[in-house]
Parts: sequence; C-alpha cells; structure tokens
Amino acid sequence: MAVYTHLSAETLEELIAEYDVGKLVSAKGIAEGISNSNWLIETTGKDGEGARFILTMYEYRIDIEQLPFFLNLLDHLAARGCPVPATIHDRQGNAYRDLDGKAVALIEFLQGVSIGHPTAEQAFEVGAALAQIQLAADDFTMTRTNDLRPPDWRDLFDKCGMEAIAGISEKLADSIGAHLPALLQRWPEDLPIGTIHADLFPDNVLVLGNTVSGLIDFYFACTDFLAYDLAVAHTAWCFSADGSEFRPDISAALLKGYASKRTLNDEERAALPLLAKGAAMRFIATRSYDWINTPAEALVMRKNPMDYVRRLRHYDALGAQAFAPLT
Ligand SMILES: Nc1ncnc2c1ncn2[C@@H]1O[C@H](COP(=O)(O)OP(=O)(O)OP(=O)(O)O)[C@@H](O)[C@H]1O
Ligand SMILES: N[C@@H](CCO)C(=O)O
Repeated sequence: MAVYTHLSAETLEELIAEYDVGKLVSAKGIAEGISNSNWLIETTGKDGEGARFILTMYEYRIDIEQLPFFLNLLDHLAARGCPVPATIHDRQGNAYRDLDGKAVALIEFLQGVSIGHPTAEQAFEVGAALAQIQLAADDFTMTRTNDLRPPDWRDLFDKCGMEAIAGISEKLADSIGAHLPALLQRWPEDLPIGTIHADLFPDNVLVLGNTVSGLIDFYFACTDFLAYDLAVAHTAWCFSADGSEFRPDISAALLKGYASKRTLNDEERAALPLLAKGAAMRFIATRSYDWINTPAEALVMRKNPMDYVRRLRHYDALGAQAFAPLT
C-alpha cells in the first residue's frame, strides 16, 4: 500500500485548480511504492481532451529541502528527451506545493509497465537508458551528496546492532563481517562522477515492449560515481528475485546497452566487481535497517536483506567474470 494520507475530493479539486491542467475528473490511490503516497489523477485536460498525471505526496525519508534537486533533475532530463516524467508547475511556477504541511508535486504520467523478468533486449535498453540519463545530466548544475556511501552503511549496521542482525540470520551477520571492512578500506576515490539515479530497480523502470518508456523514482539520485550507478542496476536486474541465480545473458545485455552510449574507462571497468559488492551491501544495509525497524504488522512489505546477501556471494565468487564482456 502506498496511500498514507486521505485527501478529500474537495481538497484534491482545490489543489488541481492551482494547475493549468483542466478540472479534476478522478483520483485513484496507487498501491505500489513504499516511501510516498501516489495518486493517478485524471483531469479534463487543458483543451478538454483529458489528461493523466501522478500526484505524489512526500511522506517520509525525503528531506523537503532536497526536493528542488530531485524535481529540477526530472525537468532537466525530460527537456533533453530522456524518458523521465517532467514535473507540472502550478500557475505561480512552483514545482511543488504545501498541502496541510506536506509537500506535493504533480508529475507527468508515463505509459508502460514494470517488468519482473526482463528479456535480454529489454535489459540492453535499460542499460542504454541509464547511460542516456547520466550523459544528459552532464550539464545539470545542482549536486547532492550520496547519503548511502560505505560509512553510512556501517552507521546503519551500528544502529541495528549485530545481535539484531544475527537475529534475522547468522549468515547475514557473517557476510557483513566478511565484506564490510574491505569495502570501507578499498572503496575508490577518483572514478568519474556525475548525477546518478542510484536505485534503478525494475520497479522504477516502465517499458512498452522493448522500449523504455519511463524511468521513475529519482528520490535516491545524487552525485557519485557513474559506474556505481551501473553496479546498482546490475545487482537489481541480473539475478532471480531472491538472488539465488545469476543471469549472465541479462548481465551481458545490460552492460552492452550501457556501453552502447557511454564508454567506461579502464579504472571503472576494473572497479566494477568491487562497486557491485558495495551496491549489494548498500541494499543489505537499508533492508536490514528497515527489517528491524518496521513492525511485522505494518502495512508496508519488508524487503528481505538475504536476497542481497546471495547476490554478494555471487559477486565474490565470480569476480570480474560477472561483468563480461566489459571486463
Ligand atoms: N510518472 C509516472 N508515470 C506512471 N506511473 C507512475 C509514475 N510515477 C509513479 N508511477 C506509479 O506509481 C508507483 C509508485 O511510484 P514510486 O515507485 O515513485 O513510489 P515510491 O513510494 O516513491 O517508491 P518506493 O517504493 O521506491 O519507495 C509506481 O510503481 C508506478 O506504478
Ligand atoms: N530498491 C530498494 C529500495 C529503495 O532503496 C530495495 O529494493 O531495497
């Protein structure tokens, strides 16, 4: 579920009237998503032909001071032809508004569906789309520090406490103990940097056939290593959901798609195995934290950190082989 706040029909009508998008016709809560409340909004449209939008209410985890970075990034990328939703500005030109103390934004609706099991063709297009947004963001002037880098993973584990982590699984605690110190020590310092999505999971990509029609959910976007973004996408796309099975065909296609738009330098290629272990550790850290701090009866689905422990093990065993044909 992801509609945490009830908005009355009157409130929604008044809100939509602040935008030049016609009159409100319907508003349906969207079940997917965890962090924010989302509604699919239908209006009569500017010219009476009907229009659809996504209304997002920022509920938690997002620091409102950082919203201009996320929303300006969407506008920047959309203006450069990337398949990302532009934000709809209100009549005063604001990209977001305050509604009863919470920020809300109206966002362009993009067609397409999320895919659980990508084909190699789709994985190629996802890799290419990732490189496309990185290149298009080259002249984006805003920056945002990544607040989920190796020391932040360690802090999250410290907050959880190793006892609670071992309570989820002894194997989880063992993997953290075995890999975190080396990641902290060996994390690169001087790879090419830019604006990255940092969470390009299948549920954040919409496709129509083999075409990527939408990249959404930029709320982890930040300024960090471009190759780390590819490593994150690799962890998310190239395994079975529980991480038990590595899919080399999907991996090769994703990497080739990325390389079709942006060439990784030698240092980036050499760093991929380490960056991927780090990416796996980043999701182990946030999932462990959420697992321990989300009550079992909460409506939000908890994501299992063990799915990423299995990925970490694959990366450890495969080394550079996981990144063939780039390595
Ligand atoms: N611009 C868009 N066009 C079409 N559908 C969208 C758009 N933005 C969001 N959606 C739909 O709304 C759902 C939830 O959006 P989103 O993933 O951004 O929510 P969230 O709560 O921020 O996510 P998360 O689960 O990553 O915290 C998506 O799965 C998608 O179905
Ligand atoms: N995509 C993440 C959630 C956002 O950090 C996960 O699956 O753990």
